[in-house]
Amino acid sequence: MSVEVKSIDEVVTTNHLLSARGLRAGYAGRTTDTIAVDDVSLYVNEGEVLGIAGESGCGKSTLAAVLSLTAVPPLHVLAGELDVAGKRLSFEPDKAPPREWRGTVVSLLPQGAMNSLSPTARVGDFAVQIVRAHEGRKVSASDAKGRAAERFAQLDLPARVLDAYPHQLSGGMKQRVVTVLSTLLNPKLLIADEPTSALDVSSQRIVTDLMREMLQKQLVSGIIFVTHDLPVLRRVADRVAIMYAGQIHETGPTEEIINRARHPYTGALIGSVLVPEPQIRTRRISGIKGSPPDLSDPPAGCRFHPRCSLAMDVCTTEQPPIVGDERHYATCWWAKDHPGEPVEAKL
Ligand SMILES: Nc1ncnc2c1ncn2[C@@H]1O[C@H](COP(=O)(O)OP(=O)(O)OP(=O)(O)O)[C@@H](O)[C@H]1O
Repeated sequence: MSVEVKSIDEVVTTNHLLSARGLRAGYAGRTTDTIAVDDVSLYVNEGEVLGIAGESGCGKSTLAAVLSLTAVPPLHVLAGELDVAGKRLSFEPDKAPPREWRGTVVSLLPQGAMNSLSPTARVGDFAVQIVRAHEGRKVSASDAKGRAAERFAQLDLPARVLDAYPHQLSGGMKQRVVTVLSTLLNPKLLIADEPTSALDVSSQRIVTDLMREMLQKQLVSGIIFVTHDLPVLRRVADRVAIMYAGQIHETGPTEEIINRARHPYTGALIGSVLVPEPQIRTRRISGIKGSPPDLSDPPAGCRFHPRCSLAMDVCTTEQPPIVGDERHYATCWWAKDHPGEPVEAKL
């Protein structure tokens, strides 16, 4: 028996806070281009955190740059459409996306942001830079600092931090500061790229709690949280998209993805990193053989097939179908032939 195969239009509709369809972006090389985001579609609902997970080099940061409209050469966005907060954008080669969306419609909290704070500027000065970069010098420094103080108060951060230099703050506090400052222009969607990867476990928890609080207080309407750390995603994300070799292979509610994965890559990823958790300690560690492909020359068919223990002949030549529904879907030949069956038992 096989399940009904869906088209991407059926599983990523436009009635969400964000719908991204057919995103394609690559790094221009001397001889070949590296297409690091290849036909990616996803959605984020109002009030939720969407986690994006995958191994290093699978295109997560590139996708974050595309979605936040911050791609700069050699990265080029070649195609795709974004519907976000009622606005539509079609990407075209050589056409820059609207600058005025940056920080207001979508805001990026880049990887390593807390370490890029200038050591000679106070936190309040960063707030002034952020507001003036968008609204110009007509905004007085005290007005900009006032806005930051108000935002800090809303999230219970001490106002005195605005007068501090970065070196006077702990790593956890620096990350909270850059997180809060990334919402200063009232963006609808915050895209946070590895916001907890340099932090100890207790600081990670403070930052993930802060993100949930920003949503609950409606300071942002949705968050995309990019990480390779699945235990962190399990705590913060409502839904998860699993990325491999520039493509999304499975999307679904977090607990369902962890307990009833449908794509062999998801199953292997979860098996290799989540085993120490008591709830699923009984699972065997599967690990994932081999390494992700070179994105300048990816394998035909399903890109995971060279590493997949369930691969069939069709996987080596044909693009996998989308199976499932808008809530939980995977692109996989095995999933098509095994409707409703979690992949874990087969790995
Ligand atoms: N400036 C660049 N020029 C050329 N290729 C790049 C550049 N930056 C990234 N890439 C390539 O694009 C692909 C995706 O990289 P990306 O940084 O988006 O992955 P990632 O999943 O975020 O990895 P990590 O978790 O290590 O940050 C990789 O193959 C990488 O080598």
